[in-house]
Amino acid sequence: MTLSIWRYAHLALAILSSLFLFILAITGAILALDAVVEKSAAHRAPNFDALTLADVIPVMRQQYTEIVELSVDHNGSVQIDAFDAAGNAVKAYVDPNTGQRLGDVTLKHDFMLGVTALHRSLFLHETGRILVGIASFLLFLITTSGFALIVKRQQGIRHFFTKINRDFLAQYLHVVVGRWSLLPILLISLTGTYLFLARMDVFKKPSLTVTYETSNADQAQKAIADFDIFKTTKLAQTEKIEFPFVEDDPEEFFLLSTKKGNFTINQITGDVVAQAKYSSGVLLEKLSLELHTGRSHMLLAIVLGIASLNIVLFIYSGFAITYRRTRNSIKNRYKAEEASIILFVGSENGSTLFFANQVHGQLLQAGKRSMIVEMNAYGRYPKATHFIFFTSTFGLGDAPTNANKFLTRLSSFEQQQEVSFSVVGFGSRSYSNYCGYAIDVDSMLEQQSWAKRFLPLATVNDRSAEEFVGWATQWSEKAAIALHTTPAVYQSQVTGLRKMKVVEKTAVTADNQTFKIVLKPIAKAHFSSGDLLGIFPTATQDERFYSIGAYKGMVHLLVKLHAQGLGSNFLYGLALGEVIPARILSNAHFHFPQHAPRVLMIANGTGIAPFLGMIMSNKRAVESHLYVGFRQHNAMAAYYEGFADTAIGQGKLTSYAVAFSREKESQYVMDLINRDAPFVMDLLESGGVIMICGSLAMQQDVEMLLETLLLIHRQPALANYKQRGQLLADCY
Ligand SMILES: Cc1cc2nc3c(=O)[nH]c(=O)nc-3n(C[C@H](O)[C@H](O)[C@H](O)COP(=O)(O)O)c2cc1C
Repeated sequence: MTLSIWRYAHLALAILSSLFLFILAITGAILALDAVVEKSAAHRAPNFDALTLADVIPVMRQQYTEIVELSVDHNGSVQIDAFDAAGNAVKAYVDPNTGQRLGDVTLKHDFMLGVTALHRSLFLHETGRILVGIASFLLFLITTSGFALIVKRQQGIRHFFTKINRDFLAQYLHVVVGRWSLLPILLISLTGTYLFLARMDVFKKPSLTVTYETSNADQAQKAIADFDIFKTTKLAQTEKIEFPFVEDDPEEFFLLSTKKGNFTINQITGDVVAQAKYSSGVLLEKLSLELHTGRSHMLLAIVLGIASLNIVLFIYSGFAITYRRTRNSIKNRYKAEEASIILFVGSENGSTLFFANQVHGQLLQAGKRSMIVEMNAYGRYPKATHFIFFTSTFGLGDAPTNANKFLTRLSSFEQQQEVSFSVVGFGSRSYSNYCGYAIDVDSMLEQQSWAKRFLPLATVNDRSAEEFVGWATQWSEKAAIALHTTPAVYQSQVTGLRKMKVVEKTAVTADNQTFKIVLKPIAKAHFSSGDLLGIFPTATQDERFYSIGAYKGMVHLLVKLHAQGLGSNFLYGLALGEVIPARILSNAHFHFPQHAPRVLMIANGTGIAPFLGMIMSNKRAVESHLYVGFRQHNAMAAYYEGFADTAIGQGKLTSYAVAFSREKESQYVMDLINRDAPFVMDLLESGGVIMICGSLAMQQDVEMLLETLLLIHRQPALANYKQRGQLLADCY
């Protein structure tokens, strides 16, 4: 709970101020760079720190007949405004030891003046100053909440600088850079806020002026080098000294401004006539300016410049983290009272939710009543047969934020019917409590009377899609519900997106709900029959996969139109010539075998799609047989018969057998295999490969039948052939 308060505060403040902070950070970095450049080009005398005004002013008086003003900037350069012996006006940097001119005073470039104005007031005058001030204060709050979040993440302030386990790059950078930039950014934000308040006159600056009694009696001119105030004032402490307009006139004074205050000095006696000491508020303002700009120390300017750039990095990485957390949203079609498979998710940064969403999409595509629920929303599910828990682990084996109430809720909500459960833990082996929370959840579930273990606890290290596929395969086989076992399906980085153009599409009819769609990749692409095509029916992450039949560089898909089907309706709704983004996922385990002497392809329904491509590409004329099962002898079935005849004529297919389950003589592919049992057994015996594509139920029936036939024919068990790669399946 506390974590989420800090997190939401951190995020809300960042959203509020990011645009301003971005401008301030970029301009701040440019100004810091300018400060560094200025410093390196400064005319600072080597003995600058040792010199006093008593050393410098007499030298200047010798060099220049009339001096208006001498000033010292924050870089230690001494600047004079005077007239020389020839009566020429001189405005230049001078050597404080000799009075020699060192260089002209250059005005700031317009660009830098613009950057400064943008940084101070966003070109919006008073309103801009207020906005900048508020943004500075928000930056202070963001830094503070960020500090709290790091402490929380590192399990205490003692571990603030200990190793950070890398979750993903944006988050890693956010935390690592955050730790090192914390102090400089705190400095920038505090001094920025103070400068704003000071300029708004929030702190009154009472002038502490003291006047001293001085004698008006005629006095002899004291040597300037002997003025006490000049002897005790270092050049480094001086900001400016205005010279008397008329020499020898006791009513004309030296006006000295130092870092501590202003002094009015009698030019005859050297007495301080009046002194205005800066109030602590003004001193603090000056200090804030020094610290905020880093103009007094090059190293500070460099640190502040880097910190400013880091703010830009924070804005980027912060939003990348937020995008990652929020891009996977939960969308449900069924309510808790209707759903039969409930996917519970415990996820801090959204990656676990991504896995759950991928499974959810496939279950819905398979017509299952699937529902995704955050673990903290656990309740009662009267129609549920399966619970699947996907949860990550945080802290020291703790629950992610959206699952931290789950264990309490589990004991409050008892299910009224038996429900099978399976837990998949997401974690990282770099933590000692690897998947600690998933282990807790798994053992607590086991103690529930209504809960029946479906699979042992599965764990996934560092979001490994390969490891996840291990669980998906087991669950899918046991539940007889198809889940993809291609790792790329579970890789959250959607890479390899390409444009595809619709070049052909057939229509569905009353007795045929299957349509064919052919897509042409706009740019050249390499793929084979059996690979998968991932399409994105909605603007969000929802991805749907179809088996590809590859022919002449085109993607051939056979799709059954489902009334509620997200993917099938999307594809059916496409017009000829329309271009869509899609990606091809290699599914190497289901490619046409390179070295098999004979191949038997078994399909039902749309499972025929990859085989059509394989047959058309069978240029080597490998002995190939195609057994298919359809419901009715409709136009589509007639089309395949025509296709098979042509392929047989071309030598690309050896034989074709078809079974119709809903015609007068009801038959399934299993009947075809049974009928040709000696041939099928011989095919396996002679090193041939059987490929199965279509429904998972058909795959299970075929495998059961093959097992029986192998037994009868006294051949090794099916597992042996599977191991040798002689039985390949891609069913759904
Ligand atoms: C601060 C922090 C603490 C973590 N603690 C653990 C832990 O104790 N055990 C573990 O197995 N994984 C731990 N992890 C790793 C996450 O559980 C893992 O990266 C997971 O995939 C994140 O899933 P999510 O994006 O759905 O939250 C931790 C990660 C972070 C960032």
